[in-house]
Amino acid sequence: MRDVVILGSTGSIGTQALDLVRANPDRFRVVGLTAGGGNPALFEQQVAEFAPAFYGLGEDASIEAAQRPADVVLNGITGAVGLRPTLAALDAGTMLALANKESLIIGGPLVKERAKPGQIVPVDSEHSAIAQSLRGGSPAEVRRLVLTASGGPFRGRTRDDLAQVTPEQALAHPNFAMGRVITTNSATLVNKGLEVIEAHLLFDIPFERIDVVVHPQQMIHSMVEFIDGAVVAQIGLPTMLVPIAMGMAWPERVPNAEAPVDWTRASDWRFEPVDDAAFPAIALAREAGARGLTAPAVYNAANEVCVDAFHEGRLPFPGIVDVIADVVTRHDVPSTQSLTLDDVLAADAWAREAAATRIAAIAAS
Ligand SMILES: NC(=O)C1=CN([C@@H]2O[C@H](COP(=O)(O)OP(=O)(O)OC[C@H]3O[C@@H](n4cnc5c(N)ncnc54)[C@H](OP(=O)(O)O)[C@@H]3O)[C@@H](O)[C@H]2O)C=CC1
Ligand SMILES: CC(=O)[C@@H](O)[C@H](O)COP(=O)(O)O
Ligand SMILES: [Mn+2]
Repeated sequence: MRDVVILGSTGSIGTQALDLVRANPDRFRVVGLTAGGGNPALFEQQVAEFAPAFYGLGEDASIEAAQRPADVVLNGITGAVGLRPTLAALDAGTMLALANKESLIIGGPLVKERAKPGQIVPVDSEHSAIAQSLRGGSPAEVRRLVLTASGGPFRGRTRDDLAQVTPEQALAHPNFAMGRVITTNSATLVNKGLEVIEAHLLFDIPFERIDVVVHPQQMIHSMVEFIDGAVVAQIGLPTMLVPIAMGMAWPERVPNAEAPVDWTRASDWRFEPVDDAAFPAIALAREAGARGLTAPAVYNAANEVCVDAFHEGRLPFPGIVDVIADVVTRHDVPSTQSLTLDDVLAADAWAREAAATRIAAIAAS
């Protein structure tokens, strides 16, 4: 039996985690639940159903929940606000099933130095796929990581086409039902940019050995190329049930977490290169990741502000990555070898302010 704390229980990741708990009452027990307060009726219902020892709303409640005795903390919060709960779980010595990629990306070395070997289990589907593909192997055998990308709802469009797209269109992800921020990030390919940084941090592979290939069907969740030329991929239906189940049960697999692929049905799987001219977000993330320290936090914070502005009709879709580029370019990475939480929070705050100023200037022009 695993005692599980679920942060962000009302979201896409959180509700699917609770579905897995419901389906596996002998395997998982919910001991903590937190959410942001945007859906109080659902949260109340979850608390009534799972009767966790601790529950609460907001960042402080999530930090406290992450410090409680448990076997695993699943961080399913969206955005940079997930950083302190991630650090709290790591400091408590609890296994961290990490969906909240932002906390690792913005915390970078700060998060890594707080984590014991194997303490972070990636839940992001691509990174779960890579972790599964690497099991039992030696890091020296790895030549490249290959992240798959859906290409988002605007795959195949030119930069000019993108000027008129609407928030409703951006939220029509081809395969996954996810929260608003990550779905928008999939449309801009910021999600894949963040995931390149996430892969670099999780697996200690240099950026030049992390590739991205567009695979619209998302049946291959990512791959590892080994030094002998062999490629190991993790394949499955495009849902989050296996990655979440693996996150909560690692290193075990949860029987029947998801239906297997039906190989009796004819299907075509396509692969194509990323169109970096129409979607510059990945190249920009590589630059921010290579600069390191506070640069990824700036990339992420500017993006969070831009996503809100796009959905509120204050910024056209291509403006999202334009503003991120402007803010990241103007950011001075501190001249320090190490990173503190204050450095990250200061960079995050600076980037939010800089992005808001730039968005207002664009709107006024
Ligand atoms: N959904 C998916 O399939 C995937 C998601 N991820 C990652 O997982 C994370 C969650 O994504 P997703 O589930 O889609 O997002 P959602 O927007 O669906 O859910 C976010 C959750 O975070 C909660 N939350 C927001 N702010 C706070 C806060 N200050 N304190 C505590 N809880 C808060 C929300 O609560 P409420 O709404 O009740 O206020 C909600 O429960 C993101 O980092 C995303 O990138 C990664 C891979 C796949
Ligand atoms: C399910 C998951 O992990 C998401 O990050 C998803 O992969 C988004 O896919 P794209 O960003 O490739 O559209
Ligand atoms: Mn992903």
